[in-house]
Amino acid sequence: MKVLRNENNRGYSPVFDQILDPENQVDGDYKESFFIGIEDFKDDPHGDTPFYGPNLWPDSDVLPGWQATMENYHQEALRVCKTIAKLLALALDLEADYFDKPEILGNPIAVMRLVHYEGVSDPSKGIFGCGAHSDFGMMTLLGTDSVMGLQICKDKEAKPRKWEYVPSIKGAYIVNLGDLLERWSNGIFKSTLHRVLGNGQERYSIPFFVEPSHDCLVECLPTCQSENKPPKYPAIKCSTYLTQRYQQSHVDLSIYKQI
Ligand SMILES: O=C(O)CCC(=O)C(=O)O
Ligand SMILES: [Fe+2]
Repeated sequence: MKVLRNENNRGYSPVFDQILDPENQVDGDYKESFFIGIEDFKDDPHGDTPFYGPNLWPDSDVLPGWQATMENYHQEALRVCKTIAKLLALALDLEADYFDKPEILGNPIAVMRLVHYEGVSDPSKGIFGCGAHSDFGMMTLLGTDSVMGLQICKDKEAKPRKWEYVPSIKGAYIVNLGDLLERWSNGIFKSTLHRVLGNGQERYSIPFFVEPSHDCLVECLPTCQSENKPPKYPAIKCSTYLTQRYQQSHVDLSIYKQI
């Protein structure tokens, strides 16, 4: 298939391509999706930016105008996320534009994913639309349709976990905080643990994942540590962290070459 997901994580990702909670899932996620990211190469002198690269587009006679619509949505979603980042900065006692630096959201990794679910989930059998996880990066701007499916667990340490449905509100987005933000903020912001259950109806969602630049060193922010509260997490380069998380949760691309 011309647009099958490639090594830059662009294009079509089939059902079971990802498994987000292998401990509790028997199969992969019952979802198919399409990844669209940033193409810009201007800050890539060494080619060491695996999350930038050309997008894969279906032929324009198959879906006329689709590429322009998606590019426009990507641009606008990023603008919204940069505004939310200002609120996050203020909440952490940082200057409002703290995250606008070139190494952070000046050159972000921003991956938009168009997701389609079908089928009926059954947690007792380990079948999920999308297994329990928290998103990897800084924040996710999540657009959903009106079909219920998304659940969050407010207390990540609780055993057993208590899951609550998130109602979809027409015209509103859901914002999930990610694991890189939890690390940066030394746990002041907790990433949102969530999963998706299928109820037999088709369901569509558009998560827009925002991460800093490839080279950004994500280390405890100055305002989030003190003598009594030392950094809980070691510093890590954004691209190293994301690459690990993508590889751990996706099947190896070589399996598609054997088909
Ligand atoms: O479909 C949803 O509502 C959530 C999707 C999601 O959590 C993800 O793709 O990371
Ligand atoms: Fe997610």
